[in-house]
Amino acid sequence: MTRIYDISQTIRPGIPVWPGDRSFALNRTWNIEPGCPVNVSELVMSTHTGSHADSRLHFDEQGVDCAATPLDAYIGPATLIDLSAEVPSGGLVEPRHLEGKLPARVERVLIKLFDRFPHEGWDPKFPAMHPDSIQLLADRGCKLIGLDVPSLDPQDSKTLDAHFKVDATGMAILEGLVLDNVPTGDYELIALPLKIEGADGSPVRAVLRSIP
Ligand SMILES: N[C@@H](CC(=O)c1ccccc1NC=O)C(=O)O
Ligand SMILES: [Zn+2]
Ligand SMILES: [Zn+2]
Repeated sequence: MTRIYDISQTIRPGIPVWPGDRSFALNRTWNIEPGCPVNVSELVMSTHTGSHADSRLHFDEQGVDCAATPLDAYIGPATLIDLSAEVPSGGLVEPRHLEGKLPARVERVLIKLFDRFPHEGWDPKFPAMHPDSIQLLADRGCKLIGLDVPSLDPQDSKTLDAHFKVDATGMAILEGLVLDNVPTGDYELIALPLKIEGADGSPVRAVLRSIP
């Protein structure tokens, strides 16, 4: 039997967001009451809330938005590896961390970096990716990288070296995935960004389906 692992954060009031970014709110526009048969709400949120995809527009003014982002990278075989014991807080994933854990060819890689996902707070020292590791993934045929941490680059990065390396190699990006409670190994990933014109990122409902 196939099993579905939900690897999405629950989007909710108080969900941790990038320091200074808009906090999440769900506001009722209409309530069920005499004369009104429905509840309807508006969403207020950053495009980088929770488990999300970055479009190229996030770090390249000429890059495509979410509506124009090709979807093939976001559906298909994915390998989950766990580097949470290898890469320290504030550290970078280096090629030596990946070499022993990766198959020779890999289409999509999900990397667990948090020991336990910080659902209730923001960890400013989250580990991130060395750009050479992005190149190594690209050399092995990788078209999507997914992380549990909120960004490929460290929080204080002004140069976004890993993001730009991803751009140069044509990879897709998922961030803020919840990779606790999923065994390492091979799955089918499904995590589609919403078709929002002008959006530099989009929340996704990310799932891993076990391979029968
Ligand atoms: N690079 C991060 C997000 C990011 O950098 C960010 C997100 C929201 C508000 C400000 C941000 N960066 C500011 O320098 C990401 O890829 O999601
Ligand atoms: Zn992002
Ligand atoms: Zn990013």
